[in-house]
Amino acid sequence: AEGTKVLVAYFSATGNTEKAAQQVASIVSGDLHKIQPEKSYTSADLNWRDKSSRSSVEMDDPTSRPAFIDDLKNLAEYDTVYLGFPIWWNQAPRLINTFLEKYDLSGKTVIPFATSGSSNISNAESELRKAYPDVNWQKGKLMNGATEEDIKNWTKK
Ligand SMILES: Cc1cc2nc3c(=O)[nH]c(=O)nc-3n(C[C@H](O)[C@H](O)[C@H](O)COP(=O)(O)O)c2cc1C
Repeated sequence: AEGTKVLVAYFSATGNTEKAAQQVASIVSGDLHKIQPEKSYTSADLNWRDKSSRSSVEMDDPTSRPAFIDDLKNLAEYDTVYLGFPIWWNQAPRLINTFLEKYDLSGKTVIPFATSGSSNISNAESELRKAYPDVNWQKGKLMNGATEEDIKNWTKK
């Protein structure tokens, strides 16, 4: 039926957000969807110390929209979407913008979650709210070290 299922969509370059997404999906009985770039990120691409690395160049350009594999099916069936990503330069990776501009999540409940080295999710969250105001954004969560108990408490609200 229309809008009865929960989707857990995530991007993860090095596996941390993927683990968190798997935990969330199992707790909320959601369908997991991996957001995959057309060209996966190599460790050289992810080197934030290198100003000319792919991730640096993308994050330095707010209009960058790296291509992704457009294979999400049946979006209409989902009313609630958990959206996971790593924090890059205190923001969501540009690939998340590509995703949000390809799939219309207007009116759906979207709950962001992230993993990071230490940054919190608030800047990434507020940037997404500003850029996509028609989405029904709910408070997000940084999942660094989150236990099953933490996630259960968070997803209840
Ligand atoms: C290009 C790049 C930029 C990053 N920027 C930040 C940052 O601003 N703050 C932070 O705490 N961690 C930062 N990190 C660390 C990642 O957020 C962290 O390792 C995350 O858990 C990676 O998730 P993943 O394994 O799902 O890709 C950055 C990592 C990369 C590769």
